[in-house]
Amino acid sequence: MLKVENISFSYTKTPVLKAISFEAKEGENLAIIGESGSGKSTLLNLLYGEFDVNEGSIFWKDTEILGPKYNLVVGYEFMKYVSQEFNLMPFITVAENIGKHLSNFFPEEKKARTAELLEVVELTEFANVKVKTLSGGQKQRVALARALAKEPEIILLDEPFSHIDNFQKQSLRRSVFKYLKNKNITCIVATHDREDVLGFADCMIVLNNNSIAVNDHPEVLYQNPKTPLIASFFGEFNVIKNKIIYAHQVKLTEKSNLKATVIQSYFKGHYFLIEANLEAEKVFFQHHSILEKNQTIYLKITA
Ligand SMILES: Nc1ncnc2c1ncn2[C@@H]1O[C@H](COP(=O)(O)OP(=O)(O)OP(=O)(O)O)[C@@H](O)[C@H]1O
Repeated sequence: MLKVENISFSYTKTPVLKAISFEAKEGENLAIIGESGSGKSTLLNLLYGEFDVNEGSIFWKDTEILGPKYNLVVGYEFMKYVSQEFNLMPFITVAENIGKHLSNFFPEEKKARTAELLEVVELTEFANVKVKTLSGGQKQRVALARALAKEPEIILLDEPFSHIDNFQKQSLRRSVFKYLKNKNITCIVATHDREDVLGFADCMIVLNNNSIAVNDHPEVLYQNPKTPLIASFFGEFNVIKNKIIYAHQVKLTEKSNLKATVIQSYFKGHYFLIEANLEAEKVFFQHHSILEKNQTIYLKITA
């Protein structure tokens, strides 16, 4: 189990993280979300032992994760970190990068393991291509595979699919997270993307104001978002009569006490997002067709 107890950290005088505590069980997928600058990457760096905490402690099982003050070499065998900088070796091939830390004593096993990982990150046809010629997204996938090569007990992922195009993202995400679950590898993933969380994360931490605002199952947070920050992670929402209401929970109706005027319709694929004025407040809702500008409408809340 990963046990983070009451850690605090600052780069300068201003604290970045204050009194952070949480746990992650073996094989669990824990997502860390929060606005840009909220400290997600800093937290991952602390978990990895890249920096020394000012206060508190971090344990993986019985090993305390210590920073550079106590360790000549940063990092631990059982933990891998895929940061935003991939730190790959540009002049050797994709397969060589992945196999770099695998033993040469067992060439057949090394070959099979490399092939397995190439499949997980959907890069099989790039096995013999030099890394320097790859795109950003392809490099990100090599970095993921390399981190998995020696099968860590815990992996830290910072925006793991940020460079990957939408076309590949969905299947790659399923492939990587399924692999981690099957191997019972604990995964801590920092992300902006709700698609990295929904359907994959067992728990979700929201960082805000240097602290953990909430730590719960994504379903629980989705069903009952306590703050606009949490709701905004899941999608378009409104605050109507002091309640957070998602855009899909607002519907058109014949007559109601929620009288609004249409401002704009945005094509969103299988629906239109309608922007309207409701008692001088903006309201957003989903509708199957475009609505005429300035049209008077009545709304109901279906939540
Ligand atoms: N090396 C550093 N030295 C000083 N301050 C830093 C350093 N790295 C980050 N910070 C500051 O710490 C805060 C948290 O940064 P961090 O990168 O952890 O946030 P984040 O949530 O990962 O952001 P993003 O989502 O944009 O990647 C920010 O205010 C940032 O300016």
